[in-house]
Amino acid sequence: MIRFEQATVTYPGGVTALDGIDLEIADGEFVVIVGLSGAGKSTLIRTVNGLVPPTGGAVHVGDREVGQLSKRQLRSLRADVGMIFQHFNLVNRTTVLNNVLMGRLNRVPGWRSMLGMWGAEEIEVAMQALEVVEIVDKAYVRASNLSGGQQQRVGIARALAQQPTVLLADEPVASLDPPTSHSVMRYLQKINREMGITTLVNLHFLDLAREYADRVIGLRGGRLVFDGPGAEADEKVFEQIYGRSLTADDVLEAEAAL
Ligand SMILES: Nc1ncnc2c1ncn2[C@@H]1O[C@H](COP(=O)(O)OP(=O)(O)OP(=O)(O)O)[C@@H](O)[C@H]1O
Repeated sequence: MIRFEQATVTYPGGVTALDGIDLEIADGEFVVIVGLSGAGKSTLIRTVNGLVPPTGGAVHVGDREVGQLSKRQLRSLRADVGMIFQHFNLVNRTTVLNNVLMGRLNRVPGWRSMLGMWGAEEIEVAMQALEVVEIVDKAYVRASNLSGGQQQRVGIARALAQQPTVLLADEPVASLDPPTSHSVMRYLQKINREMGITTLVNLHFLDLAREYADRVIGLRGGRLVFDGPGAEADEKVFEQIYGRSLTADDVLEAEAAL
């Protein structure tokens, strides 16, 4: 379980990105976090793997309190929490398989991975992760030769190769076209349902949030302003979360039609 208790993040410049968040996320939930740019979505998910420590209150992941961990415990937490990025963050000049193996870095001794001495077991885990996102046939292709959607699937496979208990996805479809966005969301949903991995996804588009989320969390100015089932997150709810009327930019299908 992930638990926020009055979690607050004030950055060194003085901006309060999270302001007293109380939230519990049960194991296996699929949660979509929505809010305008600057609402605190990235900050919220980054507190879960300790990339951003809370400056007030606490964030617990299982029995670990994120802000209180030693370096070694933080490494172990990050091994259990996979992350997927908007711009994929792949190493373009190497193969898909090598990129996915990077998900194993936290699980094998440093010297072996530095020498590229991956064992058969690691390669098997990486190949299985590629199978989940149906891209095994690209294992020996350079990452730079893939389309955006394929690169994001490799990003998902790299996170899966960690064998995480939690997946964080920060605007995973913001750089993709609508059909590819749906495909990536379906992979995330399938992974959540079939593997039981707790999944937190930051999204901007209301139609995607409504379609895929079991639960929607709305943030505004660092505060939690909505928490309910995806099906209940209608336009009215979004207008409350955003504090303004919706525009075509807020709906993937409307954007696609422009
Ligand atoms: N490293 C940082 N240092 C200082 N301020 C930051 C830092 N990161 C984020 N902020 C500020 O904190 C607030 C919340 O940012 P955050 O990135 O969490 O929001 P967001 O909802 O994810 O928006 P976006 O989608 O634009 O990233 C913003 O005002 C932002 O400018």
